[in-house]
This record gives sequence, structure tokens and C-alpha cells, in this order.
Amino acid sequence: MTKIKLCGLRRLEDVAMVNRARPDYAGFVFAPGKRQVTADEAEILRQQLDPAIAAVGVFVKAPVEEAVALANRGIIQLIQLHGDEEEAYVKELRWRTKASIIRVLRVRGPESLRDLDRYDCDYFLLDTFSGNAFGGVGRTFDHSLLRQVRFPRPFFLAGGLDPENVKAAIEQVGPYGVDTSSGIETAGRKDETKIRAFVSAVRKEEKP
Ligand SMILES: O=C(O)c1ccccc1N[C@@H]1O[C@H](COP(=O)(O)O)[C@@H](O)[C@H]1O
Repeated sequence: MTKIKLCGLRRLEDVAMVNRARPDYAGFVFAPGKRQVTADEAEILRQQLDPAIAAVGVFVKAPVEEAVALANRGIIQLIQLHGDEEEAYVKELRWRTKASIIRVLRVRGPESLRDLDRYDCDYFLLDTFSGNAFGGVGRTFDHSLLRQVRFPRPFFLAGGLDPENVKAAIEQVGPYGVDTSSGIETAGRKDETKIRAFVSAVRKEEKP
């Protein structure tokens, strides 16, 4: 079954909606922007999140200490590196935490998808290249670029996925998981109708 990650939870209401929808992963954004949460806010949200849902921290060039502290306090179980971080950064994370690492590739063209063996990560996540915005902008990229690519690790597909386009994207790309943030929001807030529609679009007609 395709895994589901719902990202950008900020409020206790968001957590309640996500608990009801039962995705596999939920994301807290620690990068500056409209979805950013502090460590203390994330701790409260994690306490209310269903323990069966793994929490992912999303970082853009954050100090290593920040990601390590959140992981070692049990607030997040996975670290999503969304800022083209260097491999030395990952090496330090590996030394200092047991959290799984998601390496984000921001896809501009075929060159973004070369030499994937050089990355030390547990998962890849493919997102649309959006310059200095880094992520969470709700734009898709050309999925046909993935056709000939051999991924050495499981990958999540992200970037502009929503309840209407996710099923076709899964059929075309066959990812390990799908990830969305903007696509389950209305007027900048998580929307339970869209969350439910997204989850049922992914799980509908999938064989276990
Ligand atoms: O959501 C954000 O604000 C964000 C900020 C900085 C880096 C990543 C961010 N979100 C991630 O972006 C992708 C795609 O999101 P969308 O569905 O296109 O809105 C997703 O992995 C989010 O975790």
C-alpha cells in the first residue's frame, strides 16, 4: 500500500483531523514560513498525535543541533532535509541520532536525479524546485522525468499533490509514499474534507 504523509500541521485541530484520517506519517515544518512551528509547539502536537503515526521534522539548512534535539526528545522520528544539505551534515546526524533521514531532491530537470548512490539516506522525497521558497508551494513537476530513474532507496512523491491528482500520480510513478501540504488546505488551514478525500483517493482500490 502506498504510504501517506500529511505535512504542515500547526494546530491541535490539525492533529485531531490527521488522527482521524490515519496516515502513516505527519510532518511538522521547522523551516521559516507560514507553517513553521517551534520545538515546544511540536512537542505538544506530538503528544496529541496518534503514536502509530510517525512524525517527520522538515528542515531547511537548520543547525544540526536543532534536528538532533527534536529527534532525541522523541518529538520527531524522521528528519526531512529540504535545503540541499551537504553530506557532511548527514554524517553528523548519523552520529548523533538514530532518526531516519529523508533526502529531498528538488527536481528541476534530469540533472537533479543523477548519481543517487552518493546520498546517505533512508528515503528520498521528490519535490518541485521552487527556488528560495524551498517547499510547500503546491506546484507539481514533470513526473515523466522519473521514468528511467533507478532509486537506491524508497521514495516519496511530493509537490502539488491533492485529492484530484494523487491517484494518477501514483499510477504513473509508483512511489513508496505520497506527501502533501498545500493540497489539503483551504485558505491556509488544513481542511478535513480535503484530508479525507486525499487519503481515500490513495487507498481506494489499492490491494493490501
Ligand atoms: O510546507 C512548508 O511550508 C515547507 C517549507 C519549507 C520546506 C518544505 C516545506 N514543505 C514541504 O514541501 C513539500 C511539498 O508541499 P506541497 O504539497 O507542494 O505544499 C512537502 O514535502 C512538504 O513537506
